Amino acid sequence: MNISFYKYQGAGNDFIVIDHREAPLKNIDNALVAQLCDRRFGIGGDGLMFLTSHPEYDFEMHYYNADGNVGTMCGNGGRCIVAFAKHLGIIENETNFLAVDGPHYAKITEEGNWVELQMIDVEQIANDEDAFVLNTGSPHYVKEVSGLEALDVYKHGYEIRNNDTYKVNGINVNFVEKKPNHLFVRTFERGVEDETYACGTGVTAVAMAMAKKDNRIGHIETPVKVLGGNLEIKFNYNGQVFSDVFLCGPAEKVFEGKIIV
Ligand SMILES: N[C@H](CCC[C@H](N)C(=O)O)C(=O)O
Repeated sequence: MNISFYKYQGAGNDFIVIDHREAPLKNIDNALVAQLCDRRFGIGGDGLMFLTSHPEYDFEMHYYNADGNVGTMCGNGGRCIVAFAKHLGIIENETNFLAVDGPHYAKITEEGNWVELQMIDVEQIANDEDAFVLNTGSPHYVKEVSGLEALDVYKHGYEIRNNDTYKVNGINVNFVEKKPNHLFVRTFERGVEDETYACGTGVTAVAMAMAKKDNRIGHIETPVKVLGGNLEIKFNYNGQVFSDVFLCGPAEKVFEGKIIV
């Protein structure tokens, strides 16, 4: 059986995307997802998403990490599946869709290449020594460092993700360095178990943690550079709650093909 797949990337976070409205894949098991995401034995991707229909929303997003496990929210994946829904003709430039962490509003600008995705409100930020821990749809650890270009993100990210506190449930580990006009962020992703080129829920968590650390209040826009490009995070912060949170960045179809199963 031939099943159409698409590859999308958002700031270098790359995903296999499948239109599953007619459920072409009968048995979705973790081993198959992991094999499709494998960069040598499969298509390759940081994750895989199925788009299905939903009675109350434009569509539903189902996200799997590259290791084959069902993931929590993926921000860049969310931006990519919005571009995919437009490609399929399900939506035009605005949408309300459902993901694992609830409903999301998104809008597409600049000829379809830039997607602004609303993320969940966040209220709680915990501390782990000098790092911050928060959930922006996925769990994140945020640590400010210097010399981030040269940091061994795999080594340090792996150690934190697998320490006694986080080993069982896992966590995504973000390192951030403040630059004059932006934040530079590198992320070790749970479920990929490696550094990725971008992590949308991660940069959202970083922007919030830095706003809290610097006691900033009001409407805050944070440009972020990641290994795969540029993202921007916008939110309102009243000192307690981060609301009207938007993750903004590119989302691009790069490839399409057939899976033979
Ligand atoms: N790359 C994703 C995060 C995927 C979440 C996953 N790594 C997990 O925690 O299950 C993003 O853009 O937000």
